[in-house]
Amino acid sequence: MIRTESLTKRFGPVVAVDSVSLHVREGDRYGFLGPNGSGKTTLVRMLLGLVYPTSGTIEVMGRRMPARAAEVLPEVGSLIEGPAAYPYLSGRRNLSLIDAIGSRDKRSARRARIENVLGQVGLAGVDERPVKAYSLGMRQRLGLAAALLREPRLLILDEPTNGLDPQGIREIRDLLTELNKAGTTVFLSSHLLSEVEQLCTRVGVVDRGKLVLEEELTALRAPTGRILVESPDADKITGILNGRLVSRAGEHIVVEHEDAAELNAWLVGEGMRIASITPERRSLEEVVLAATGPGADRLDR
Ligand SMILES: Nc1ncnc2c1ncn2[C@@H]1O[C@H](COP(=O)(O)OP(=O)(O)OP(=O)(O)O)[C@@H](O)[C@H]1O
Repeated sequence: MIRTESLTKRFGPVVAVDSVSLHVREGDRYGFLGPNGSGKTTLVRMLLGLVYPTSGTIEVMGRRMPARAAEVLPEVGSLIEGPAAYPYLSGRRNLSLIDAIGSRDKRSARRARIENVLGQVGLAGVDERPVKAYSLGMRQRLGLAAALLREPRLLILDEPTNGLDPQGIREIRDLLTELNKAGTTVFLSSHLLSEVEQLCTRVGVVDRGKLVLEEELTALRAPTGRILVESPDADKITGILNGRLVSRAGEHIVVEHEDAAELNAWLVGEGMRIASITPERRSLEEVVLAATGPGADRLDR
């Protein structure tokens, strides 16, 4: 869906995007993760033909950007920092102006489409107040509604949950998951580890303009070969583990073992009571820190 090769953007002496080769496949929910100032917005703008690369290439849906922008952009829904709107008009009116561009549909069909996207982003009941009176979160939702008007195959979103409260973040997450299940590929940038961890299937990590990691989330979070056991019989368990014990804190034990079910059966067979047992997995935070080094503590959880 998106492929860049050695994509680079310099602003004078600043290398904002540094030889990035990333690959977003059809059906992905791709999280482009990096701290503030790491080049995410610049890359998103390049994908949409709003900033010209210094060097390297971009393909969106198999076509070169920005050369084929006129064909590509009608199939892409996008939301970039500070979505633009006419401040003195209502959200509905703004959407209806955007929707009217190039549309030959009847007024009633257009009106239904606008109500539908307003509902999707949680603005169904919005009144006629002008956009200048909207909160940041409402503007963000309106921007997303505009991105959905053409039922795009690909959504490119720059920090889509910026300015939203936890409830709003969850609603947008649910909406993006739903759209993705219905076939839309989602590419979003974020500086929030937890957001990417909860929403995405694939992650690209950018640090100071460079892509330092690109992987499926399930692969990144594969079991580590250790099992976490919680038991009121922790004392007895540590006594019978024979060198397989990694660490212990109170009732919590870490055991070197590949198979939680097998370990559980054995411990129960030995008469141990097990409160919980689960394979250990690295968190995305640990993976990202390992890939980026100390600078990544600038990433927000
Ligand atoms: N038009 C510009 N002129 C000069 N420098 C720029 C320009 N746009 C971005 N930069 C610089 O490029 C670097 C990357 O910026 P960018 O906005 O792409 O990062 P970001 O990861 O999106 O950050 P944020 O999350 O804060 O938006 C920064 O050092 C920024 O100052």
